[in-house]
Amino acid sequence: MAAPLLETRDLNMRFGGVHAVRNVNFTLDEGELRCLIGPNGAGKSTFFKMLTGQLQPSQGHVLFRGYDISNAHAHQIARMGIGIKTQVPNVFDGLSVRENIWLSASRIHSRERVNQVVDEMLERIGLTAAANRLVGQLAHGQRQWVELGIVLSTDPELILLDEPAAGMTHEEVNKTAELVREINRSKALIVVEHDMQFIRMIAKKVTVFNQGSVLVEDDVENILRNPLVRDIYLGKQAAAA
Ligand SMILES: Nc1ncnc2c1ncn2[C@@H]1O[C@H](COP(=O)(O)OP(=O)(O)OP(=O)(O)O)[C@@H](O)[C@H]1O
Repeated sequence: MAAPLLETRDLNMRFGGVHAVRNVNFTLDEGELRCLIGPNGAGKSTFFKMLTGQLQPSQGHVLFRGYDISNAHAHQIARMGIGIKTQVPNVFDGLSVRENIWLSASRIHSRERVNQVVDEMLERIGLTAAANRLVGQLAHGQRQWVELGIVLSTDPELILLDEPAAGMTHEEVNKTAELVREINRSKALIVVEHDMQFIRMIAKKVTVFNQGSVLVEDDVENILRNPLVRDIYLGKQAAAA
């Protein structure tokens, strides 16, 4: 059997008295798309931060392509091929869409190739017509796609998306789902999201976090039917909708 792309072994994170992530053993295969769901404070963002080197685990290990990256710095992990799109877009508002993508693409592509890569990326994220607009003037959804383009331009093998559909209109959510499915034709992704409509559009296998631990992992249809998941999470989602 092929080695997993990403693996965590007994991963733990403590913030003083708060045990935010508890003994998480998680495996992601090459090319897989996994969704992480769970109530607020379940530890999803903390888990992501340990995968990208923003936080070093209190205990346990993160392995990427078999290499132990538990204590690696964020820039080393990014260079190894893990990219993250955070909840708050990490974009330059005073630069155009093209300039934002160019800055990212030029880090790994040669001068001869970078303009072509940028044009292809603009097409891929659906922003060719908005290429010369300042990012600060774009709608919320478009800003999110710019950040996705920035992450994709560095050609990571694994892309982490933290609530990519948050605050989007129905139409923007549909387009983002389409984009995520397209990305998954060539890359592995882990997506944290509360929007269950969005999860339904993209998900195959889902991991449910609760109180820092993995509660259950299953295909999306089984997760939606799971009484425990409905009780701790989905019921509350429905009530809040
Ligand atoms: N830097 C920190 N210092 C102290 N406690 C923290 C810190 N970061 C997170 N926590 C705590 O760790 C727990 C897990 O938080 P985390 O943000 O990972 O949850 P989450 O599942 O991402 O929640 P949400 O869905 O609301 O984003 C919470 O109790 C949170 O208050």
